[in-house]
Amino acid sequence: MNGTEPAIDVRDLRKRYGAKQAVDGLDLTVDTGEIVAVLGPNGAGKTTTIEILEGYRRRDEGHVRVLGADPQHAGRAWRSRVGIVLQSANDLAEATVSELVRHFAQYYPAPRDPDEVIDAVGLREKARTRVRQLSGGQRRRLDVALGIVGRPELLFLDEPTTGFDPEARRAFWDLVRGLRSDGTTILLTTHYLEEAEALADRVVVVRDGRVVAQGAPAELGGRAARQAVVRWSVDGTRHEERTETPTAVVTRLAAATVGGEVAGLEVVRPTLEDVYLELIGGAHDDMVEIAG
Ligand SMILES: Nc1ncnc2c1ncn2[C@@H]1O[C@H](COP(=O)(O)OP(=O)(O)OP(=O)(O)O)[C@@H](O)[C@H]1O
Repeated sequence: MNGTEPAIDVRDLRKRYGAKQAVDGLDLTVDTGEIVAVLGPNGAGKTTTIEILEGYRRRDEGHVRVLGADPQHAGRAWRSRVGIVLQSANDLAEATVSELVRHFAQYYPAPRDPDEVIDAVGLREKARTRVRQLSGGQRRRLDVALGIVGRPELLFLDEPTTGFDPEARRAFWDLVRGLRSDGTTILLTTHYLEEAEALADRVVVVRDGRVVAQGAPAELGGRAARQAVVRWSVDGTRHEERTETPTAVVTRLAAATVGGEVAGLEVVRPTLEDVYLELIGGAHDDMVEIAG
């Protein structure tokens, strides 16, 4: 692998389950050291895509390179460079947290210190607790510990903070930022817009198995989607204007208002969530039809 090759390079990926085209011409590039968040409604094809990139699912068509190899044919050495957060180690429920993290560390050539990893995910108090006695959120933190103990170059996180309380989520974000400063490349899926905003260098929105938009969290959707809305009242009637120059609009309004105080004045910028919902608009048509 040469230094300029992206960590992940996907072109025209396709995967069908029976009649369902789950992934339908998806393109994705993730550069080394980048954190990319994949967003999309339920059933958009996010997990299918990640499983193909992890080498756990075969694709029907498309070009896929992950750390310079095709995951479908990559061997043990490749696998040791990739961190995967599995959905929960049920069959190992009798082991303690500490035993399990130590056990997984053995599989890697240059693992992180298991105790440091347990600390980093906030499970120090639970190190001697059996896995089956952990809460759902604690189990998920253990999954994260097992994903990072091998010191992966590339980490896949599929909805990593589902079930976390707000404090645990903040602590997890700090952990991910620490991994980034160690140079780890991270691809994560999430349904939490604020998580994408807090962590991602780039957000990729997937709908119906393909990418419908991508960009830095503050730039997603382009200028039009990012326009501010100025709202005000005149004699009890609300008015609004979409604009890229809200200061100029407010100045104009103030100049035209007796006393200079504009009634009911608001300047609102769309949040990432507003832009996202606009981008996936209509993705839930099926649900609406069933409900109606
Ligand atoms: N093993 C499977 N067999 C048949 N259909 C599947 C299978 N796995 C996923 N699908 C279907 O493929 C589509 C994409 O599913 P996928 O799990 O990739 O979506 P997702 O974006 O990860 O959704 P979520 O946000 O709910 O996790 C869905 O319509 C799903 O029902």
